[in-house]
Amino acid sequence: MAGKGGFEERPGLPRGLFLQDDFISPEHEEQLVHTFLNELKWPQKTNSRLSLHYGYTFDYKTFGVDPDIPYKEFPDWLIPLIPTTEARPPDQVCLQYYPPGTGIPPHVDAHQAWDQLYALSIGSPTLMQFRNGDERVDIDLVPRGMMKMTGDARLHWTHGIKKRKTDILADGTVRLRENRWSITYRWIREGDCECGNVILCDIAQQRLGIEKEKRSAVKPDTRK
Ligand SMILES: O=C(O)CCC(=O)C(=O)O
Ligand SMILES: [Fe+2]
Repeated sequence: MAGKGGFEERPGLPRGLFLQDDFISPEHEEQLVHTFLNELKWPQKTNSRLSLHYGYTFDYKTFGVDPDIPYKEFPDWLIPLIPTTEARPPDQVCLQYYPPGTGIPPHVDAHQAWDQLYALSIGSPTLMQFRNGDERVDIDLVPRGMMKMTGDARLHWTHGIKKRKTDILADGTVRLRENRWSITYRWIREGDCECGNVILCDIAQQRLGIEKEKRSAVKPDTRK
């Protein structure tokens, strides 16, 4: 059943990154794709990543909760997909559609606003790159897999998906990207982040008096 543990921290991956294959069944995935294609009202933009928000709305200016948009109850299709492995349901859920060739720039989700993160992949597999200084780790995000980012993977590594139409796998295979959707789950952080990472942590940077615009070469979050 969805959400009942089963997370693995695999060797060679950033510490604190957990993956669970088959969080949902292929039949469930097919139903979801049908819902996404036929029942949801998406923003009208072509060839770019599209987002729909549930619970609190993500604010692309502050990268925290948008204070002007009222809380939206989770729709029926989303309820069975809510992870049950945390003490409470997530506060913010974002469904994103990635047409082939699109991605998401390397970023860390704002430390001040959010605690741990989960992301469920649906549709086409894609490579997500984690970076920490000069280190690069490519993770294959397989359909129906749930990823959980905590600790180092969440705070000290950026993650991003390159804008490209194909991925080259470790064995040299060239894999075509097709439609992909992801559901990102965020929990509001209680208290301040104490990780002290002056390159990636918005709290550490604020404490040093670094202005938002000048905070780092790798922007903590560059998703506008
Ligand atoms: O598409 C994904 O799997 C993750 C997206 C992501 O990093 C985010 O929404 O912050
Ligand atoms: Fe992210």
